Amino acid sequence: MKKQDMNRDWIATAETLSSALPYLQRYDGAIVVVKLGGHAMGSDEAMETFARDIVLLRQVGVNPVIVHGGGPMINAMLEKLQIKSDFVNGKRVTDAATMEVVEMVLSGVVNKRIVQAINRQGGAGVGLSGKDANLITCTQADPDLGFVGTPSQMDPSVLHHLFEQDMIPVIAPIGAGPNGETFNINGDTAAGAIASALKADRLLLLTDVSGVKNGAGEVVTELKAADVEAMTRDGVIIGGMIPKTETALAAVRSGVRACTIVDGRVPNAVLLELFTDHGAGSMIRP
Ligand SMILES: Nc1ncnc2c1ncn2[C@@H]1O[C@H](COP(=O)(O)OP(=O)(O)O)[C@@H](O)[C@H]1O
Ligand SMILES: CC(=O)N[C@@H](CCC(=O)OP(=O)(O)O)C(=O)O
Repeated sequence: MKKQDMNRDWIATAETLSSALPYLQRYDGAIVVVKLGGHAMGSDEAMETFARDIVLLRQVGVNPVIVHGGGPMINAMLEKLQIKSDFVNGKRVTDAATMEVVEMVLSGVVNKRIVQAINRQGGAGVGLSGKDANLITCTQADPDLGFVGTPSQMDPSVLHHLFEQDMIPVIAPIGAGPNGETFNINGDTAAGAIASALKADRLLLLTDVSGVKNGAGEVVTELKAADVEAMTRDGVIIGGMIPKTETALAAVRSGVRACTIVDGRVPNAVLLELFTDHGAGSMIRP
């Protein structure tokens, strides 16, 4: 490389670093909850980039918490086992047989894939579900949905212990019921409950669209409660976007400083959202 090119590269790097500095100071010690949706979990390469970003966050003093989904992976396993599955307003109707598959896929395959990716990047990922150390206790959300849970009691102390040890929690959205039941929690709902219990600084919901779209298909970069309510009423926010916007609103109302719905397919989506002025996706405000 020519000396002139090297200088240019060096100047670009220095500019990038100095523009990131105020953000690094702002996020030092911050708790950032990142929900990685099943649709946003791409190739091994995309998972590697995601894991590298998360490990970098930890290295610069942020406490990242990963909460994951895995809807498409559950669908694939249910199909293999020839178990039919339906969704109502973005939530899976979950009978006892479905619940077993959900727990196997989420706490097993999906959780460990993320943990392993983080560890391969030099982090210390620890896989949990809401059952571990009583992190999430649930009640039944709606009898028509079967074993779908609504978080009713949270004990995030295990997460604080992991932060102290420089570890990165990776959480499957499964909860325990008061009578020994196992509940399936929508990934967005679980992420919101964890962010609220931790009084997180940021909640990022990573998905497979560039943000919340209006009736004309354009991404709305900032939404208030009234916008979400109107867009849901008008059938513009449907399916899997319903639990996301519900979660985002509940989180900011309960003290999480900001919540953004972000396109997880974009390389370095987490870093772009946290460390640039323009951010990415749709920010939800109370
Ligand atoms: N108004 C909207 N704007 C953007 N996406 C929407 C909207 N309404 C519904 N969706 C759907 O929500 C999906 C994201 O939810 P979901 O499939 O549950 O993703 P994830 O697996 O990331 O949780 C998008 O792929 C899109 O099809
Ligand atoms: C109750 C409910 O719907 N649970 C979800 C849990 C996984 C999830 O939320 O996955 P995504 O984030 O990839 O959509 C399900 O069974 O699919």
